[in-house]
Order: sequence, then C-alpha cells, then structure tokens
Amino acid sequence: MPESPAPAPSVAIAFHSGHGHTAVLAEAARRGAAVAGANAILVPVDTITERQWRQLDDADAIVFGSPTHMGSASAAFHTFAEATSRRFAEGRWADKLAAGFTNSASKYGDKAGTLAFFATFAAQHRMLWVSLGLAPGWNSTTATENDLNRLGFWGGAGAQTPVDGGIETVHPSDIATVEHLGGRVARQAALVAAGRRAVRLTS
Ligand SMILES: Cc1cc2nc3c(=O)[nH]c(=O)nc-3n(C[C@H](O)[C@H](O)[C@H](O)COP(=O)(O)O)c2cc1C
Repeated sequence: MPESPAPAPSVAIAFHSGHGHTAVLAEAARRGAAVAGANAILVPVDTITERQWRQLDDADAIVFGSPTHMGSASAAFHTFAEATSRRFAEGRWADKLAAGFTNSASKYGDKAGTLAFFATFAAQHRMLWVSLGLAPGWNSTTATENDLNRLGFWGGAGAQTPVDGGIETVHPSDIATVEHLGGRVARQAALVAAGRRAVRLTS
C-alpha cells in the first residue's frame, strides 16, 4: 500500500514582547517555519488562551522568544514558564523540539542568560533543544553587520534593537537570523517526525 504523504510539522512561537521589537522577530520565526513547510503559529504568552495552550500541547516544536530583561527573560515570560508547571510534572511536552531567541538593547546585554534559561526550561520539560546552526557573522575584516548571526550566538538567536527605536529599527540581519532559526526548527521537526514514523514501521 502506498504511504500517505507526511503531515506538515507544527511549530508554535511562544513569545513575549513589551514594545514590539521581539514581536517582529517572532513573526520572522513563524515565517521561516512556514516557508520551510510547517504549520506555524504565534502565541503571545501574556495573553495566552485555553485554545493556544492546546496548540502548544499539540505542536511538534515550540520556539521561545522574549526580550532580555535584567539578564533573563521578561517577567511576563517567566509568568508563562511557571504556569507550565502542571505540564512539566506530567511530561506533556516531552520529546517536542525547542529553540529560542531573544532581543535586547545592548549588543551583548546579557542575552546569553536568556538563551540559557530557555534551554534549561526546555530541558526541564524533557524537550529536545535545536541550536541556531549558523557560523558567527561580523567577526573578520571582510565581515559586516549585515551578516547572518551578526552577534555570534550558537545556542539560539540573539538580536539587538536600540532602546529608543521603533519596530522599524529591528535589524534586518537579526530578522533574517531568526527567520533561519524558524526554518531550521521546522526542518528538524519534519526529520524527527519522519524518523519516529520509520521506527514505528520497522518495530
Ligand atoms: C525591565 C527591563 C530590563 C531590561 N534589561 C535589559 C538587559 O538586561 N540587557 C539589555 O541589553 N537590555 C535590557 N532591556 C532593554 C530591552 O531588552 C529592549 O528594549 C528590547 O528591545 C525590548 O523588546 P520588546 O520591544 O520586544 O519589549 C531591558 C528593558 C526593560 C524594560
């Protein structure tokens, strides 16, 4: 019997944005995942609904996004994270893929703290972490700030937007970098789903 076509993976972008910068990046992650063939949705965690909780539960992958506040995710994101404790206890998100991105005002800005928190949060949920998967940009005499991964992160995507800038000042390289991450998560989710189907077929 011919095999039915593989269903598109589902990718949810669970994010908080106080002033709109991180929301621009969340949309970039969604677009990257959609272009790579996923059903991709945005879930603003500060207004999350019951339906959106179910969408997170059903997703193959969740990409976490937040501005960096005081060297970690924002308070609104932490409120969301703590609200997942029942799901954590039940292992509801176990073996889903996870990834993360953050934006802050300073070039470095202690963004690594936020990405480390996302990775720990994902690990506590027994999820599988997907790294950024890009070489560092803007780190040689011939490189420019328009390179992908211009800020040189590995664990996830890091972005920088001027503290007094509007959403139009989110850097195009950062948008492209987060779009790449969304696409990478979608492709990895498709591979993992195909692998699970193959293992089920042969076992
Ligand atoms: C309470 C607070 C704490 C912040 N802490 C940091 C920080 O630790 N490092 C940094 O570079 N920027 C920090 N910022 C700046 C924000 O990360 C930055 O303005 C970001 O672009 C906001 O994203 P949003 O528009 O999605 O809310 C902080 C801003 C606020 C309001």
